[in-house]
Amino acid sequence: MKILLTGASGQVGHELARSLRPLGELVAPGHAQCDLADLDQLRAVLRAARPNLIVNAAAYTAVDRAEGEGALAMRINADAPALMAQEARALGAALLHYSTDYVFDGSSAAPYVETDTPAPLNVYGQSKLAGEQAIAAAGIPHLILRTSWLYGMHGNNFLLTMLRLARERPQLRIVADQHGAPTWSRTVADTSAQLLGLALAGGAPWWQRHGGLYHLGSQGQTSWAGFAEAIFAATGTACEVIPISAAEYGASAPRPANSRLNCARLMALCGPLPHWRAALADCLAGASASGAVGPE
Ligand SMILES: NC(=O)C1=CN([C@@H]2O[C@H](COP(=O)(O)OP(=O)(O)OC[C@H]3O[C@@H](n4cnc5c(N)ncnc54)[C@H](OP(=O)(O)O)[C@@H]3O)[C@@H](O)[C@H]2O)C=CC1
Ligand SMILES: Cc1cn([C@H]2C[C@H](O)[C@@H](COP(=O)(O)OP(=O)(O)O[C@H]3O[C@@H](C)C(=O)[C@@H](O)[C@H]3O)O2)c(=O)[nH]c1=O
Ligand SMILES: [Mg+2]
Repeated sequence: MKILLTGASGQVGHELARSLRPLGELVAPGHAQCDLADLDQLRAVLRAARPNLIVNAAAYTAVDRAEGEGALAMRINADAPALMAQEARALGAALLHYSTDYVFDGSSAAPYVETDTPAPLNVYGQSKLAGEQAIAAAGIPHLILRTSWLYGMHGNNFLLTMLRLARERPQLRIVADQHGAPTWSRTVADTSAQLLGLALAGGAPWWQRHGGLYHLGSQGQTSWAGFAEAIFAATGTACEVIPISAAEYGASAPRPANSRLNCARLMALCGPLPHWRAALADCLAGASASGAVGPE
């Protein structure tokens, strides 16, 4: 089993580089060796490596910047995954890909299920939806895992942003009218490895029966302001959270008010996913044991 992993320097990819290792031989070309914006280079890398499984954790994830870089976001988030699917078909390989809560417009009152109709509000969400659709149309064994509000001690994310800003300011104005489940990147990577373990044991019949689209996020829900408060409480950080509306914050990309994902389909296969507060505590406990965070 040869696995090709993209995006190994990102939040999820960093965790996958560890969690996928027991499953086979892992090759993880970086951005410079395998640029998803360069489709000729991507094709050449895939043809040279001849993996049995492609795990695509690379993406264009700068949500606000994407509003002004639509063509680049589409190439990386849609055209590159489409090419991966095409090459996977030629190689007889499977493809594991990630997508986002931002494919939805957030107007539903309930957590979203996989069969709900996507209607992205922003360019990033549009590009991610186009990537999903290209993979689903390719007729290859695949998994598309939609997750939300990722954080961890590695990479660019809301947890690290809050800890940094709290060192600079006594108060932070944080959006309180967008709701979702903060998800630890390690939860995504470990659950991905668990699913792939089942797939490798089950072979083609497993992919036919269980392949496709899954929602994968923490259980429970909060707002960004609630998440910030939990981060400060858990780390003993003295910073006041002032709840504001998304309209007051005025980000360039609109974001869904409801980002909640119903993960029942995945939990039926893999067992319960952690509550977001429990996962946050686990993440911070590991960081504090390593001296990365803690009260000053
Ligand atoms: N972050 C989040 O909150 C959420 C993310 N997702 C999805 O989860 C997946 C993983 O996201 P996450 O780990 O947060 O992403 P990160 O932004 O942390 O990392 C992105 C990775 O992609 C690489 N990358 C970016 N552009 C290119 C390129 N042109 N060619 C090759 N590699 C590239 C980066 O490498 P380098 O840094 O070297 O450029 C990095 O390794 C993505 O599909 C994302 O859409 C879904 C929901 C929430
Ligand atoms: C830094 C900051 C952000 N915010 C708000 C803006 C926004 O509504 C919300 C989150 O902002 P961020 O830019 O950290 O997060 P954002 O880039 O929107 O995060 C998204 O990333 C992509 C990749 C996804 O797929 C999504 O699931 C989601 O995690 O918090 C504040 O209210 N105050 C602040 O000081
Ligand atoms: Mg962001």
